[in-house]
Amino acid sequence: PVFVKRAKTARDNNRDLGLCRVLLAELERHQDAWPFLTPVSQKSVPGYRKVIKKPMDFSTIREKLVNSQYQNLETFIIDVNLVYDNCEKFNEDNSEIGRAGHNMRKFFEKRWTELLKQ
Ligand SMILES: Cc1ncccc1N[C@@H]1CCC[C@@H]1S(C)(=O)=O
Repeated sequence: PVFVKRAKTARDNNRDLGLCRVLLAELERHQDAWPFLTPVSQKSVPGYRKVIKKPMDFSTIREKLVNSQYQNLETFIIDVNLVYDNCEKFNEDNSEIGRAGHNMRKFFEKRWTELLKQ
């Protein structure tokens, strides 16, 4: 009968660690990555520490990946998106850093959907 539940098929997560490595390498070498390569220097950026509760950057993500601190693809994607959300919160859209953040988010969305779809 139509109401019989179809068993949920879990996706194959065996390639996810490799995926995170590939994605992070592409983010790090993107020409608009420069604002996000290292932690925002909270000394030389007034107000950052107060406004941004969870700072994140590509070198910190790299460190966590190398130390097996990501449980799964989801927790990795959460940290990458944190970089972009922090950027949007602190920077004007119409600024060098603001635009770089939007470009990097667009690039990331495109690449992980491409890599997960194939
Ligand atoms: C991502 C961000 N968001 C708000 C303020 C500053 C920054 N980045 C700066 C711009 C270039 C590098 C420095 S940094 C990363 O050395 O602070």
